[in-house]
Amino acid sequence: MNVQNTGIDPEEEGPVQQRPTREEAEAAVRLLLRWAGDDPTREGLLDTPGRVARAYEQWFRGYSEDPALMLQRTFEEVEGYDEMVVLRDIRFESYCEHHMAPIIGKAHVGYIPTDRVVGISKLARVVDAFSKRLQVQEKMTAQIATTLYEVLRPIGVAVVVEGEHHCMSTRGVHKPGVSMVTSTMLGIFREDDRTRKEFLSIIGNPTNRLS
Ligand SMILES: Nc1nc2c(ncn2[C@@H]2O[C@H](COP(=O)(O)OP(=O)(O)OP(=O)(O)O)[C@@H](O)[C@H]2O)c(=O)[nH]1
Ligand SMILES: [Zn+2]
Repeated sequence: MNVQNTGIDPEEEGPVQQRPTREEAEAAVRLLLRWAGDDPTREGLLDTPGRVARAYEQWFRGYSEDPALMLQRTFEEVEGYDEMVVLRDIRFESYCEHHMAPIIGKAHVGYIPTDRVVGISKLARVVDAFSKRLQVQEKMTAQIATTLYEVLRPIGVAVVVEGEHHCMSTRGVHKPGVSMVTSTMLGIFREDDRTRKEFLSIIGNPTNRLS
């Protein structure tokens, strides 16, 4: 078991300064309820600002999480295993930073370890920590890959993300069923065609995978 220094600054994209109070957040929800055309003082909406504030704590909990820290514990006793490790179909729920609408989909993460492996749940935790923020999919994909690459220092990292953007399916252009596919390949996955193809064949055809 190993604990290493990440070299990544956890403050790089940390929580904003001067976070408003809970009361201020609830007042903002009441304002939006009025903007939507409803009456925040009617009985059914009285507790809604508090519920929304609590929901925000879940939807945006990634701002208080440090993905690099999640990867600190690694295991060396793997009998020299140095092949690809892939975690596929990791469901995520994120939120588009343009409209604050959900982005729902699956992430597939692969890496080739050097002398240590990480617990597989940690790969899913890293996906969650970056997805529970306001995001653009390209940035989220790159953040997951770069963090794994910089902290684990493996031979390579591959990340493919497929997401349905509710800002596209429930408003605006109204195109349900469209998935956006993004990928970041680092190290040997970027340099070597065969390695990249092996990963892509393990995760299967992305276009059929959203459900
Ligand atoms: N590249 C990228 N675009 C995104 C993502 N999420 C949402 N978008 C797009 O961001 C764009 C924002 O465009 P704007 O023209 O500023 O906003 P808008 O008037 O609401 O655009 P429409 O969605 O076309 O109605 C839209 O085209 C969205 O589809 C993402 O993760 N990556
Ligand atoms: Zn959007």
